[in-house]
Amino acid sequence: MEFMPTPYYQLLGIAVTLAGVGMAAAYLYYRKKPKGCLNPEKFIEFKLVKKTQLSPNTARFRFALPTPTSVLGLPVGHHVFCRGKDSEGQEVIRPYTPITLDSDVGYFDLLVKMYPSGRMSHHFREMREGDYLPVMGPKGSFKYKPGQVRAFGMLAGGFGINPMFALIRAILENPKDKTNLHLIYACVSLEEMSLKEELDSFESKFPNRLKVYYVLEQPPTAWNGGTGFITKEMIQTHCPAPAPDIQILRCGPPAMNKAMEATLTHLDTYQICSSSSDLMVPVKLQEWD
Ligand SMILES: Cc1cc2nc3c(=O)[nH]c(=O)nc-3n(C[C@H](O)[C@H](O)[C@H](O)COP(=O)(O)OP(=O)(O)OC[C@H]3O[C@@H](n4cnc5c(N)ncnc54)[C@H](O)[C@@H]3O)c2cc1C
Repeated sequence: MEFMPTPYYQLLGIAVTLAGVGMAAAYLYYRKKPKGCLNPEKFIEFKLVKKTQLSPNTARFRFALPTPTSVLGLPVGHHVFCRGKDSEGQEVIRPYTPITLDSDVGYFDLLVKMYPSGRMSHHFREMREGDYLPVMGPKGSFKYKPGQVRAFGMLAGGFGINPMFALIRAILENPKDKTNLHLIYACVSLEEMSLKEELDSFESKFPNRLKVYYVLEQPPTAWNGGTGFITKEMIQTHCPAPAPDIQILRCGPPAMNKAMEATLTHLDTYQICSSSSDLMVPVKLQEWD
């Protein structure tokens, strides 16, 4: 059989086809996985487009991303560093956890509690729509894969609800994710309890997947939730029973985190994986006492 050399135009045709297939694959890949807008080494400025006061010391800040189809690119449960100036004009940097997900395109939201003498609180209090906030991230080491556990028990205090809320949304809005969620959410007062409406609405939409137990230090007269701080009994009643495929997450202000660690250590039924810089800490449940 005689060898027939491939004509030049045939080779060119093959090369053009292969290049086209490659470009189409790259386009589909990047369209499927849009690039985030954050840089873990560098502050990037985002414009404040809406500030909604939710209570005298809490506000929701919406920042625009560069284009209406941009995504922030923050893994669920991670946080960012925000830079501002305190009342003396000194630079201050603090971590915050967006409550939006990458399914929210074109913007991201921070829910911020502003303390009367807080340094970064001063910056947020003074921010007006149209101002820019320097943000750096993603930061954090919390890892979540759908189906990683059968159920999460979640202990949230104050602003600690923010990463929990993002995780709850990520799970319930993913039809392929069947994880069950048991949240105990503690605050000083009802007025300070952010995201309650959103959580109530998720609970009625997913009654078999999400259970929320609210705890208030200063409850109103008619109150059917818990009172005081989160206790061992509340955890035992409202969190899933210990099993290898159950994980407890805790997240809150330093005082609550310390108290939870003491309670859980005292119970001697938990393995605590602590990390000082991370807000969301997985606590592995072994068995009830
Ligand atoms: C990983 C991580 C994520 C966070 N995400 C959020 C978030 O999404 N939203 C949010 O609002 N905060 C969040 N925080 C807390 C936030 O980073 C700041 O600590 C908080 O905003 C106070 O900063 P500040 O500079 O205003 O107060 P500072 O100047 O540091 O403190 C001044 C005073 O404010 C009061 N104060 C400060 N922090 C607390 C507190 N936690 N509890 C009680 N009193 C306090 C105290 O009186 C304190 O003496 C997060 C913290 C971490 C570690």
